[in-house]
Amino acid sequence: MLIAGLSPAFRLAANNTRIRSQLYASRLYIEGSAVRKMSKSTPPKVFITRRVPDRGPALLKSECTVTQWDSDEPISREELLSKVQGVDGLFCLLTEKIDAELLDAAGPNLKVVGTMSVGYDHVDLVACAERGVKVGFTPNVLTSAVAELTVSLLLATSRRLKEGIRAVENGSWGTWKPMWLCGPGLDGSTVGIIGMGRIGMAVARCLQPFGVARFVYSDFDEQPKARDIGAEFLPLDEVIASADFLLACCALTSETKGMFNMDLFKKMKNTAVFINTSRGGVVQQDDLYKALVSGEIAAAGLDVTTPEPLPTNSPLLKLDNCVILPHIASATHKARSAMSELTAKNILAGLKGQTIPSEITA
Ligand SMILES: O=C(O)C(=O)CO
Repeated sequence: MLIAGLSPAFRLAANNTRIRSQLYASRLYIEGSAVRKMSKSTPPKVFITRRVPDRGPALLKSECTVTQWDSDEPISREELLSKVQGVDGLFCLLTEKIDAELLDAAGPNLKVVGTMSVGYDHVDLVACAERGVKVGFTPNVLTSAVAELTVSLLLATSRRLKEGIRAVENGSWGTWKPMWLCGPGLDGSTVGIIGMGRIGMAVARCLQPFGVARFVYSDFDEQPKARDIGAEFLPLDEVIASADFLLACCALTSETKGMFNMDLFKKMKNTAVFINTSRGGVVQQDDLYKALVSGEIAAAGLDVTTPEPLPTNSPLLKLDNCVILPHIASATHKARSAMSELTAKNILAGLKGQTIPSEITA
């Protein structure tokens, strides 16, 4: 448990008439209060659902009373429902479901939820809007980290690193063999991207120097920025059929849920490699398994699965042509620290009734 009180900076700010009126407007300042009363007013309460990089909690502690789930493991739902009671702000992760039940357990003081993630499929935005609760998320600050990991996974999968490392470790390496552990290279290839948002674009830019011949993509609309790299906006089926590497970079929504199914895998080239760094829910995992075993596609690399963690008896883990990582795409020190800080800034702005730096609405 970590508790922090009202900061000296916050008290100093209350001496300034302009700031005082902002505080007043934002309900951080008790009605009719003067500077004298300010120090007696209760700072907003924020609950943080996990141990996170220090920048976010430190910022929050300078202005709020912070309570934190002091563990690297997730808080149980039951405990969460109890801890959120009466909070003004909630700092959560993608592992917590923010739904009507939780919002009601928090109660009417709750003004803002900040999720330390770019994905927000775990947050019921409509339920938040209905209760006047603002929602902040963390786009941009993790884009390069996720793009980097997507490229790593693509290379690890296509160049068969899992099999290679195993062979070295278990003694089956033998000698140099001309046909052993060959895989497709990026040079001259067609890369298909499903979801050409911030991350899709960043991945394409990272892949450019590898000599990719063609970038093709599918999205709701043409993305003007994609023209900078000459990426072609095509119907989904054309992207799927032409890609040597097919990358899922889309958000999980009702439209994308389970879209990577057998029907889609059958339309891919038998030599194609499928990579998913978005959400496990966009893939029908049983279909992916069958597609990998039957040779509908050549290989798959996943940073996200359903469920997470993937049970160790999952048949996917037995396959040589499937590389699975434990949802680490944004796991650079820089990205995680920036995510923590941005989450805190979103929460502070929401508490003060200011514009939330990265707000997501229904
Ligand atoms: O931010 C997200 O949505 C992730 O999946 C982890 O960084």
